[in-house]
Amino acid sequence: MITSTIQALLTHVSQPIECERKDLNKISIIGAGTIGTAIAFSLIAQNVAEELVLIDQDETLVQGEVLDLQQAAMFVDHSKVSGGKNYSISNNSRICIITVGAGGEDDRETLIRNTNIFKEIIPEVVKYNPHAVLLIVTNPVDILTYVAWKLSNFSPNRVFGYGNVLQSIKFKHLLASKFKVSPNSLHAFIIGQQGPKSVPVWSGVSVSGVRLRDINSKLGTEDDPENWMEIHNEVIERQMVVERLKSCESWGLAISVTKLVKAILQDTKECFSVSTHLTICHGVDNTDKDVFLSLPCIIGSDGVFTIVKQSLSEKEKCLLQDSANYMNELQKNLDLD
Ligand SMILES: NC(=O)c1ccc[n+]([C@@H]2O[C@H](COP(=O)([O-])OP(=O)(O)OC[C@H]3O[C@@H](n4cnc5c(N)ncnc54)[C@H](O)[C@@H]3O)[C@@H](O)[C@H]2O)c1
Repeated sequence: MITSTIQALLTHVSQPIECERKDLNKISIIGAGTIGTAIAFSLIAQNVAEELVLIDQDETLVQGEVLDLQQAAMFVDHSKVSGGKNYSISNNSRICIITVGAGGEDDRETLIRNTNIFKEIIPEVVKYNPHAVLLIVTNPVDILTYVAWKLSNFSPNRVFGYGNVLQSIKFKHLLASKFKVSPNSLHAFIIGQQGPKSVPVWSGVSVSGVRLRDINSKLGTEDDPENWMEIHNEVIERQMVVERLKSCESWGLAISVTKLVKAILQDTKECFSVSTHLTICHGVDNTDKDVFLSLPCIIGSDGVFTIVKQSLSEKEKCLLQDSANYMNELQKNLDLD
Protein backbone atom coordinates (compact mmCIF):
# COMPACT_ATOMS: atom_id res chain seq x y z
CA MET A 1 0.00 0.00 0.00
CA ILE A 2 2.72 2.45 1.02
CA THR A 3 4.67 1.70 -2.16
CA SER A 4 1.75 2.54 -4.45
CA THR A 5 1.24 5.92 -2.76
CA ILE A 6 4.91 6.73 -3.24
CA GLN A 7 4.73 5.63 -6.89
CA ALA A 8 1.65 7.80 -7.43
CA LEU A 9 3.52 10.81 -6.07
CA LEU A 10 7.04 10.45 -7.49
CA THR A 11 8.54 9.59 -10.87
CA HIS A 12 11.93 8.03 -10.28
CA VAL A 13 14.48 9.29 -12.80
CA SER A 14 17.84 9.03 -11.10
CA GLN A 15 20.61 6.84 -12.46
CA PRO A 16 23.49 6.74 -9.96
CA ILE A 17 26.73 8.33 -11.11
CA GLU A 18 29.54 5.77 -11.32
CA CYS A 19 32.19 7.70 -9.49
CA GLU A 20 34.80 6.71 -6.94
CA ARG A 21 35.16 10.21 -5.53
CA LYS A 22 31.59 11.20 -4.71
CA ASP A 23 32.80 12.99 -1.60
CA LEU A 24 34.65 15.45 -3.81
CA ASN A 25 33.21 18.94 -3.78
CA LYS A 26 35.03 20.72 -6.57
CA ILE A 27 32.72 23.06 -8.51
CA SER A 28 33.46 24.58 -11.92
CA ILE A 29 31.67 27.61 -13.31
CA ILE A 30 31.91 28.06 -17.05
CA GLY A 31 31.46 31.77 -17.82
CA ALA A 32 33.02 34.41 -15.56
CA GLY A 33 30.58 37.23 -16.41
CA THR A 34 27.99 38.83 -14.13
CA ILE A 35 26.11 35.62 -13.33
CA GLY A 36 29.12 33.28 -13.09
CA THR A 37 30.93 35.56 -10.63
CA ALA A 38 27.78 36.24 -8.57
CA ILE A 39 27.40 32.46 -8.16
CA ALA A 40 31.11 32.10 -7.36
CA PHE A 41 30.89 34.76 -4.66
CA SER A 42 27.80 33.16 -3.11
CA LEU A 43 29.48 29.70 -3.07
CA ILE A 44 32.57 31.18 -1.39
CA ALA A 45 30.62 33.31 1.11
CA GLN A 46 28.62 30.26 2.19
CA ASN A 47 31.74 28.10 2.26
CA VAL A 48 30.10 25.48 0.06
CA ALA A 49 32.94 24.34 -2.21
CA GLU A 50 36.41 23.21 -1.18
CA GLU A 51 37.62 24.00 -4.66
CA LEU A 52 36.14 26.45 -7.14
CA VAL A 53 37.22 26.84 -10.78
CA LEU A 54 36.20 29.63 -13.14
CA ILE A 55 36.58 29.22 -16.90
CA ASP A 56 36.08 31.90 -19.53
CA GLN A 57 37.39 32.59 -23.03
CA ASP A 58 38.31 36.09 -21.81
CA GLU A 59 41.59 35.33 -20.01
CA THR A 60 42.09 38.86 -18.66
CA LEU A 61 38.62 38.92 -17.14
CA VAL A 62 38.92 35.48 -15.58
CA GLN A 63 42.35 36.28 -14.13
CA GLY A 64 41.03 39.45 -12.53
CA GLU A 65 37.94 37.75 -11.13
CA VAL A 66 39.98 34.83 -9.72
CA LEU A 67 42.42 37.19 -7.94
CA ASP A 68 39.51 39.19 -6.53
CA LEU A 69 37.60 36.06 -5.41
CA GLN A 70 40.76 34.60 -3.83
CA GLN A 71 40.76 37.63 -1.52
CA ALA A 72 37.17 36.91 -0.54
CA ALA A 73 38.12 33.25 0.04
CA MET A 74 40.79 34.33 2.57
CA PHE A 75 37.95 35.03 5.00
CA VAL A 76 36.54 31.53 4.65
CA ASP A 77 38.10 28.20 5.53
CA HIS A 78 39.06 25.61 2.89
CA SER A 79 38.00 27.55 -0.24
CA LYS A 80 40.54 27.31 -3.07
CA VAL A 81 39.82 29.41 -6.19
CA SER A 82 41.53 29.09 -9.56
CA GLY A 83 40.64 29.82 -13.15
CA GLY A 84 41.65 30.20 -16.77
CA LYS A 85 40.73 29.41 -20.32
CA ASN A 86 41.68 25.77 -20.49
CA TYR A 87 39.01 23.20 -19.52
CA SER A 88 41.60 20.79 -18.12
CA ILE A 89 41.65 22.82 -14.87
CA SER A 90 38.00 21.87 -14.28
CA ASN A 91 39.06 18.21 -14.24
CA ASN A 92 36.95 15.93 -12.01
CA SER A 93 34.38 18.47 -10.79
CA ARG A 94 31.24 17.23 -9.05
CA ILE A 95 29.15 20.02 -10.60
CA CYS A 96 29.71 22.19 -13.68
CA ILE A 97 27.56 25.32 -13.77
CA ILE A 98 27.16 26.75 -17.26
CA THR A 99 26.74 30.53 -17.40
CA VAL A 100 28.50 31.36 -20.68
CA GLY A 101 26.40 33.47 -22.95
CA ALA A 102 26.15 35.90 -25.78
CA GLY A 103 23.18 38.13 -26.40
CA GLY A 104 21.49 38.46 -29.79
CA GLU A 105 19.25 40.92 -31.61
CA ASP A 106 16.26 38.74 -30.74
CA ASP A 107 15.44 35.45 -28.97
CA ARG A 108 16.04 33.40 -32.11
CA GLU A 109 19.51 34.85 -32.66
CA THR A 110 20.41 34.44 -28.96
CA LEU A 111 19.40 30.78 -29.17
CA ILE A 112 21.52 30.17 -32.27
CA ARG A 113 24.55 31.97 -30.80
CA ASN A 114 24.37 30.18 -27.47
CA THR A 115 23.76 26.81 -29.16
CA ASN A 116 26.97 27.37 -31.14
CA ILE A 117 28.84 28.25 -27.93
CA PHE A 118 27.47 25.06 -26.30
CA LYS A 119 28.66 22.99 -29.29
CA GLU A 120 32.14 24.30 -28.55
CA ILE A 121 32.17 24.06 -24.73
CA ILE A 122 29.98 21.08 -23.69
CA PRO A 123 32.29 18.45 -25.29
CA GLU A 124 35.22 20.04 -23.39
CA VAL A 125 33.26 20.02 -20.12
CA VAL A 126 32.31 16.37 -20.64
CA LYS A 127 35.86 15.35 -21.60
CA TYR A 128 37.28 16.55 -18.28
CA ASN A 129 34.21 15.95 -16.11
CA PRO A 130 32.66 12.62 -17.12
CA HIS A 131 31.02 12.16 -13.69
CA ALA A 132 29.71 15.69 -13.15
CA VAL A 133 26.18 17.02 -12.84
CA LEU A 134 25.56 19.87 -15.34
CA LEU A 135 23.52 22.83 -14.15
CA ILE A 136 22.51 25.11 -17.01
CA VAL A 137 21.84 28.79 -16.34
CA THR A 138 22.40 30.30 -19.82
CA ASN A 139 19.27 31.60 -21.55
CA PRO A 140 17.01 30.52 -23.14
CA VAL A 141 17.45 28.06 -20.33
CA ASP A 142 14.92 25.31 -21.16
CA ILE A 143 16.02 24.70 -24.72
CA LEU A 144 19.72 25.08 -23.86
CA THR A 145 19.33 22.44 -21.17
CA TYR A 146 18.07 20.15 -23.96
CA VAL A 147 21.08 21.17 -26.10
CA ALA A 148 23.51 20.45 -23.22
CA TRP A 149 21.85 17.09 -22.56
CA LYS A 150 22.06 16.08 -26.22
CA LEU A 151 25.68 17.17 -26.58
CA SER A 152 26.79 15.58 -23.30
CA ASN A 153 25.13 12.18 -23.75
CA PHE A 154 24.63 12.17 -19.96
CA SER A 155 21.58 10.52 -18.40
CA PRO A 156 18.72 13.09 -18.05
CA ASN A 157 18.98 13.28 -14.24
CA ARG A 158 22.53 14.67 -14.58
CA VAL A 159 21.59 17.65 -16.75
CA PHE A 160 19.08 20.16 -15.49
CA GLY A 161 18.33 23.85 -15.98
CA TYR A 162 17.91 26.64 -13.46
CA GLY A 163 14.34 26.95 -14.81
CA ASN A 164 11.76 28.50 -12.51
CA VAL A 165 13.63 28.23 -9.19
CA LEU A 166 13.76 31.98 -8.53
CA GLN A 167 10.29 32.61 -9.97
CA SER A 168 8.82 29.94 -7.67
CA ILE A 169 10.52 31.48 -4.65
CA LYS A 170 9.18 34.94 -5.57
CA PHE A 171 5.68 33.50 -6.11
CA LYS A 172 5.77 31.84 -2.71
CA HIS A 173 7.03 34.97 -0.94
CA LEU A 174 4.47 37.28 -2.58
CA LEU A 175 1.64 34.88 -1.68
CA ALA A 176 2.92 34.43 1.88
CA SER A 177 3.05 38.21 2.38
CA LYS A 178 -0.68 38.44 1.49
CA PHE A 179 -1.53 35.94 4.23
CA LYS A 180 1.09 37.37 6.59
CA VAL A 181 2.53 33.88 7.12
CA SER A 182 6.10 32.66 6.79
CA PRO A 183 6.92 31.42 3.25
CA ASN A 184 7.95 28.19 5.02
CA SER A 185 4.26 27.58 5.82
CA LEU A 186 3.14 27.97 2.22
CA HIS A 187 3.64 25.67 -0.80
CA ALA A 188 3.51 27.10 -4.31
CA PHE A 189 5.30 26.34 -7.59
CA ILE A 190 5.73 27.90 -10.99
CA ILE A 191 6.42 25.23 -13.62
CA GLY A 192 6.84 24.97 -17.42
CA GLN A 193 8.71 27.38 -19.63
CA GLN A 194 10.75 30.13 -18.01
CA GLY A 195 9.32 33.62 -18.61
CA PRO A 196 5.85 34.99 -19.39
CA LYS A 197 4.58 31.56 -20.53
CA SER A 198 5.41 29.93 -17.20
CA VAL A 199 2.57 28.09 -15.43
CA PRO A 200 1.66 29.05 -11.85
CA VAL A 201 0.22 25.94 -10.22
CA TRP A 202 -2.75 27.57 -8.51
CA SER A 203 -4.41 24.18 -8.05
CA GLY A 204 -1.62 23.19 -5.65
CA VAL A 205 -1.13 26.33 -3.57
CA SER A 206 -1.56 25.44 0.09
CA VAL A 207 -1.07 27.06 3.47
CA SER A 208 -0.13 24.60 6.21
CA GLY A 209 -1.75 21.78 4.24
CA VAL A 210 -4.98 23.66 3.38
CA ARG A 211 -5.44 23.85 -0.41
CA LEU A 212 -6.58 27.35 -1.34
CA ARG A 213 -8.65 26.06 -4.29
CA ASP A 214 -10.80 24.22 -1.71
CA ILE A 215 -11.63 27.62 -0.22
CA ASN A 216 -11.79 29.66 -3.45
CA SER A 217 -12.43 27.41 -6.47
CA LYS A 218 -11.66 30.31 -8.86
CA LEU A 219 -8.27 31.11 -7.31
CA GLY A 220 -5.84 32.25 -10.02
CA THR A 221 -8.43 32.02 -12.82
CA GLU A 222 -9.54 34.92 -15.05
CA ASP A 223 -13.00 35.07 -13.43
CA ASP A 224 -11.68 35.16 -9.87
CA PRO A 225 -13.23 38.33 -8.32
CA GLU A 226 -10.24 38.54 -5.95
CA ASN A 227 -7.83 38.60 -8.93
CA TRP A 228 -5.14 36.39 -7.37
CA MET A 229 -3.64 35.80 -10.82
CA GLU A 230 -2.10 39.28 -10.53
CA ILE A 231 0.53 37.74 -8.27
CA HIS A 232 1.92 35.64 -11.13
CA ASN A 233 1.94 38.76 -13.32
CA GLU A 234 3.88 40.53 -10.58
CA VAL A 235 6.51 37.76 -10.55
CA ILE A 236 7.02 38.18 -14.31
CA GLU A 237 6.92 41.99 -14.08
CA ARG A 238 9.59 42.08 -11.32
CA GLN A 239 11.95 40.07 -13.51
CA MET A 240 11.37 42.41 -16.45
CA VAL A 241 11.91 45.52 -14.31
CA VAL A 242 15.26 44.20 -13.03
CA GLU A 243 16.28 43.28 -16.59
CA ARG A 244 15.36 46.77 -17.78
CA LEU A 245 17.29 48.45 -14.97
CA LYS A 246 20.41 46.25 -14.75
CA SER A 247 20.29 43.72 -17.61
CA CYS A 248 19.56 40.59 -15.54
CA GLU A 249 18.68 39.21 -12.10
CA SER A 250 21.81 37.96 -10.36
CA TRP A 251 21.80 38.03 -6.54
CA GLY A 252 18.74 35.91 -5.79
CA LEU A 253 19.78 33.62 -8.62
CA ALA A 254 23.26 33.21 -7.11
CA ILE A 255 21.89 32.33 -3.67
CA SER A 256 19.38 29.86 -5.08
CA VAL A 257 22.03 28.21 -7.29
CA THR A 258 24.06 27.80 -4.08
CA LYS A 259 21.06 26.00 -2.54
CA LEU A 260 20.95 23.69 -5.58
CA VAL A 261 24.68 23.00 -5.24
CA LYS A 262 24.24 22.19 -1.54
CA ALA A 263 21.35 19.86 -2.41
CA ILE A 264 23.70 17.89 -4.69
CA LEU A 265 26.78 17.91 -2.44
CA GLN A 266 24.85 17.12 0.73
CA ASP A 267 22.18 14.95 -0.94
CA THR A 268 19.49 17.00 0.82
CA LYS A 269 16.58 15.84 -1.45
CA GLU A 270 15.05 19.33 -1.35
CA CYS A 271 12.42 20.20 -3.97
CA PHE A 272 13.05 22.89 -6.65
CA SER A 273 11.27 23.85 -9.85
CA VAL A 274 14.15 23.07 -12.22
CA SER A 275 14.09 22.43 -15.95
CA THR A 276 14.08 18.67 -16.41
CA HIS A 277 13.47 16.04 -19.08
CA LEU A 278 9.71 15.74 -19.44
CA THR A 279 8.18 12.40 -20.34
CA ILE A 280 4.82 11.21 -19.04
CA CYS A 281 4.24 13.46 -16.13
CA HIS A 282 1.50 15.65 -14.79
CA GLY A 283 -1.03 14.10 -17.19
CA VAL A 284 0.96 15.52 -20.11
CA ASP A 285 2.27 12.93 -22.56
CA ASN A 286 5.64 13.82 -24.05
CA THR A 287 6.98 10.36 -24.71
CA ASP A 288 7.62 11.30 -28.36
CA LYS A 289 9.46 14.51 -27.43
CA ASP A 290 12.71 15.26 -25.62
CA VAL A 291 11.78 18.61 -24.13
CA PHE A 292 13.00 20.18 -20.90
CA LEU A 293 10.62 22.26 -18.80
CA SER A 294 10.45 23.14 -15.12
CA LEU A 295 8.75 20.70 -12.78
CA PRO A 296 9.12 20.24 -9.01
CA CYS A 297 12.16 17.97 -8.73
CA ILE A 298 13.80 16.36 -5.74
CA ILE A 299 17.50 17.16 -6.01
CA GLY A 300 20.14 14.84 -4.58
CA SER A 301 23.70 13.69 -5.17
CA ASP A 302 23.03 12.44 -8.73
CA GLY A 303 21.14 15.55 -9.82
CA VAL A 304 17.39 15.07 -10.31
CA PHE A 305 16.40 12.17 -8.07
CA THR A 306 12.63 12.14 -8.59
CA ILE A 307 9.95 14.37 -10.14
CA VAL A 308 6.92 15.15 -8.01
CA LYS A 309 3.74 14.31 -9.96
CA GLN A 310 1.42 17.22 -9.21
CA SER A 311 -2.34 16.86 -9.76
CA LEU A 312 -2.73 19.68 -12.27
CA SER A 313 -6.02 21.22 -13.38
CA GLU A 314 -7.05 20.74 -17.05
CA LYS A 315 -6.03 24.36 -17.79
CA GLU A 316 -2.57 23.87 -16.23
CA LYS A 317 -2.08 20.63 -18.19
CA CYS A 318 -3.01 22.43 -21.44
CA LEU A 319 -0.55 25.25 -20.79
CA LEU A 320 2.23 22.77 -20.02
CA GLN A 321 1.44 20.74 -23.15
CA ASP A 322 1.45 23.93 -25.29
CA SER A 323 4.92 24.80 -24.00
CA ALA A 324 6.15 21.24 -24.63
CA ASN A 325 4.84 21.37 -28.22
CA TYR A 326 6.42 24.80 -28.76
CA MET A 327 9.81 23.66 -27.45
CA ASN A 328 9.65 20.53 -29.60
CA GLU A 329 9.04 22.61 -32.73
CA LEU A 330 11.88 24.99 -31.83
CA GLN A 331 14.25 22.07 -31.25
CA LYS A 332 13.52 20.51 -34.65
CA ASN A 333 15.25 23.46 -36.36
CA LEU A 334 18.40 23.34 -34.23
CA ASP A 335 21.62 22.21 -35.85
CA LEU A 336 23.49 20.16 -33.23
CA ASP A 337 25.99 18.45 -35.61
N1 LIG B 1 18.27 31.18 -16.25
C1 LIG B 1 18.11 32.36 -15.67
O1 LIG B 1 17.19 32.57 -14.86
C2 LIG B 1 19.05 33.46 -15.97
C3 LIG B 1 19.05 34.66 -15.25
C4 LIG B 1 19.98 35.64 -15.55
C5 LIG B 1 20.88 35.43 -16.61
N2 LIG B 1 20.82 34.27 -17.31
C6 LIG B 1 21.72 34.02 -18.46
O2 LIG B 1 23.04 33.72 -18.00
C7 LIG B 1 23.94 33.97 -19.08
C8 LIG B 1 25.12 34.78 -18.58
O3 LIG B 1 24.71 36.08 -18.21
P1 LIG B 1 25.79 37.18 -17.77
O4 LIG B 1 25.01 38.39 -17.39
O5 LIG B 1 26.74 36.58 -16.81
O6 LIG B 1 26.54 37.44 -19.17
P2 LIG B 1 27.98 38.06 -19.34
O7 LIG B 1 28.04 38.57 -20.74
O8 LIG B 1 28.30 38.98 -18.22
O9 LIG B 1 28.94 36.78 -19.22
C9 LIG B 1 28.99 35.77 -20.17
C10 LIG B 1 30.43 35.25 -20.19
O10 LIG B 1 30.47 34.15 -21.10
C11 LIG B 1 31.76 34.18 -21.70
N3 LIG B 1 31.75 33.41 -22.95
C12 LIG B 1 31.04 33.64 -24.07
N4 LIG B 1 31.34 32.72 -25.01
C13 LIG B 1 32.22 31.85 -24.44
C14 LIG B 1 32.89 30.70 -24.90
N5 LIG B 1 32.71 30.22 -26.14
N6 LIG B 1 33.73 30.07 -24.07
C15 LIG B 1 33.96 30.54 -22.80
N7 LIG B 1 33.35 31.65 -22.32
C16 LIG B 1 32.50 32.30 -23.13
C17 LIG B 1 32.02 35.66 -21.95
O11 LIG B 1 33.41 35.95 -22.12
C18 LIG B 1 31.44 36.30 -20.68
O12 LIG B 1 32.43 36.52 -19.71
C19 LIG B 1 23.11 34.69 -20.15
O13 LIG B 1 22.71 33.74 -21.13
C20 LIG B 1 21.90 35.19 -19.41
O14 LIG B 1 20.79 35.37 -20.23
C21 LIG B 1 19.95 33.30 -17.00
